[in-house]
Amino acid sequence: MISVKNVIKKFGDFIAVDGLSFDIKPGDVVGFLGPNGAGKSTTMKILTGFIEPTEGEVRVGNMAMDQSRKDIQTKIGYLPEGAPAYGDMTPAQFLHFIAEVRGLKGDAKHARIKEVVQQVELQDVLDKPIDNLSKGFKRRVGLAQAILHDPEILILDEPTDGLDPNQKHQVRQLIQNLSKDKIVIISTHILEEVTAVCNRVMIIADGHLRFDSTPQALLQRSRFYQAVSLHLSYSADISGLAELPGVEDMEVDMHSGKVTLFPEEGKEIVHLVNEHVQQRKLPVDMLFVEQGRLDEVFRALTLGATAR
Ligand SMILES: Nc1ncnc2c1ncn2[C@@H]1O[C@H](COP(=O)(O)OP(=O)(O)OP(=O)(O)O)[C@@H](O)[C@H]1O
Repeated sequence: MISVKNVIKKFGDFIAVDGLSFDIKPGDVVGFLGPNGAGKSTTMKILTGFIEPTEGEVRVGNMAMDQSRKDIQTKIGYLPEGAPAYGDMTPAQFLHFIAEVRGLKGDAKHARIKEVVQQVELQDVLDKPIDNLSKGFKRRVGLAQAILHDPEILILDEPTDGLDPNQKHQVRQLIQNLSKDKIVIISTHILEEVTAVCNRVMIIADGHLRFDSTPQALLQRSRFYQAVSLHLSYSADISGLAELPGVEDMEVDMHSGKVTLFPEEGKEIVHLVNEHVQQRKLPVDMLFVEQGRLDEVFRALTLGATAR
C-alpha cells in the first residue's frame, strides 16, 4: 500500500504539487493523467523517493519514505521520463549492471535478464550502444531495467511514448500480465491507454487531484455515454426520434448524415431507437451505442488549468 498525505512540492515560489492525498493498494493499476506541467512527473519522482516533497508524507507499507528510502526503493521499479541510461553501454551490459545493483546474482540473474529481454523484445539490439538505438528501443531498455527485479511497485512515466503501435500494444499486454497483487502507476497522454490497462484513473491539473475513480466512471461523465448514433444513407423524416421517451437531445450532422441521440441521465434508449427505425423503415445503415468520449471529459475536468 502506498499512502500519500498532503504532499506539496515547491520549486522556489512555484507550487508544482499542491496538497495531494491518496492511497494506492495492491492490484491497483493507476492511469495518471493531466495536461502538460500538471505535476505528474514530479509526483512520480516523489513516490519513488527520487526527490523529496516540500511538505507532507509518503509511506509504503509501514515504512516512511523520509526514514526508509533505500528499503522502499528495493520494492520499486521506475521508468523515468525519457528513459535515461548509460548511453555508451549496450543493453546487455546495462541490464547486467542494473541486475547487480538490484542484488541479482549467478544463474538467477542470467535467467531473469533473458526473460525480460524476451518480454520487451530486445534480442536484436542487445550488443549495440544504447546511444545508437532508436527512441522506441531506448524506451524498451528503460522498461526492461524497471521490471528486472520483479518489483512490487512499478512506476512508469509515459511508458509507451515513442513506441510504434505494435510495441504500444505489447507494453500494455506486459502491464496486464503482471501479477495481480502489484501496484502499477502509469502516466500517459494517451487516454485510451487508461481504459485498455488501468482499473483506476487519477487526473491532476495545476498540482491538484481533479478525479480519482474507475475508467468506467470517467466515461460515464461524458455527454456521449450511452448515446445512440446512427447514420442515414439518404435524408428522411427523423423528427420522431427526438420525441422518444428517454431521449433528452438530438444532434444532426447534415454533412455526414450522422444523428446522435443523447439519453436522459441513467436511461437506456437503444431498444426504443431501434424499434422506431424498424417501424418507420428509416434508411439507417449503421447504429451503435457510444461508449463515452474521454477527450471531452478530460477537457472538462482540466479546463481552466494553466499551461505550465
Ligand atoms: N526541477 C524543477 N525546477 C523548477 N520547476 C520544475 C522542476 N521540475 C518540474 N518543474 C515544474 O513543475 C511543473 C510540473 O512539472 P511536471 O514535470 O511534474 O509536469 P507533468 O505533469 O509531468 O508534465 P508533462 O505532461 O509535460 O510531462 C512544471 O511547470 C515544471 O516546469
